[in-house]
Amino acid sequence: MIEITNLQKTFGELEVLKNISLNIMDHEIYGLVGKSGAGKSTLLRCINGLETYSAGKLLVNGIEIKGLNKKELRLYRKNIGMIFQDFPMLSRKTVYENIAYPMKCWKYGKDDIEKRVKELAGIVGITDKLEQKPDTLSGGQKQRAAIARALSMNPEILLSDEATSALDPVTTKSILDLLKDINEKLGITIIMVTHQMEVVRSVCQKVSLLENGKIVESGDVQELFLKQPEAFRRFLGNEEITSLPEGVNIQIMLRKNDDSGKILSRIAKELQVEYTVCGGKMESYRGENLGDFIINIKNEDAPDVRKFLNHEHAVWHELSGRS
Ligand SMILES: Nc1ncnc2c1ncn2[C@@H]1O[C@H](COP(=O)(O)OP(=O)(O)OP(=O)(O)O)[C@@H](O)[C@H]1O
Repeated sequence: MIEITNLQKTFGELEVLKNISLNIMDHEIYGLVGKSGAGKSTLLRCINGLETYSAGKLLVNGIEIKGLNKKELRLYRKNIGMIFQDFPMLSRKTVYENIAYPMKCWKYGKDDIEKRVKELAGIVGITDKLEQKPDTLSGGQKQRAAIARALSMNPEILLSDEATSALDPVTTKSILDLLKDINEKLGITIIMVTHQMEVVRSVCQKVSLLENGKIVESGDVQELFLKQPEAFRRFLGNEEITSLPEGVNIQIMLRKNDDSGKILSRIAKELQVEYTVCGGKMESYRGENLGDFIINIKNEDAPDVRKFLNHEHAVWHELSGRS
């Protein structure tokens, strides 16, 4: 478990992390999202022991990272794999040698290395690429090789810093599926730094949203989608719904496994209210479909509709349109 309490980090005068507190449970996939410069990578580097922090606590499996000496830190970092946006590889070495590199540094035997490299190549699906040089691989294949290398020391934690940002949508999906698979099969805790909401939707169970070095929202991804707190809406760009029609505009969230899908027809039938659907979408959250509809109603119908939605325990938000 990773327990972060009131973590602070400064670079000179610049406060980059301001009282960050969050817990990441074992085997979880946890997203850290936010705009460029929010402090996501710095937080990841603190977790990895690559940066020290100015104040606060950062405990991994009960051990304070700041208190580790050089040797302990090296051992600690052995337990953490890391992947990046630009999948850095040793270009003169083969894919096999790249994956084997951390094990070689830790003086593993040749046979053990060979067994592990082949096993990892099988897991990430690049068995036929082992003798090639990284430059001859596609971006997705390079990231697969980088994931294999990051897993070579059998880490409990995998840190991913924008690992899919440089990939096209289809390759992104295949890498995200792979990470989800690794999390499920190997039980590895994964922390995903990203600015792409799609990454969070597809794989993360929990997420923290950082703005300007502070956590402004944290929680279960599906719950945050339903509640859409203001900072989350801002990040999703939902506050930018422009030119909504006159009258009252209501966003009704559609949850899984309930009757929320019938709510529109019930508004028409039971309240005899006419509405226009002026927006809506369905999206997959770790394979579960969640969505919303935006309806426009007349001002005079609004009190009845609000009352009805509350009575039905619907999750809804009134949208203020901007024209
Ligand atoms: N080594 C450093 N020295 C000084 N300032 C730094 C250093 N590393 C990061 N910063 C500053 O800290 C702030 C947060 O940077 P960080 O890279 O953590 O943000 P981020 O959310 O990961 O951004 P991005 O999505 O663009 O990678 C930025 O203002 C950045 O300029």
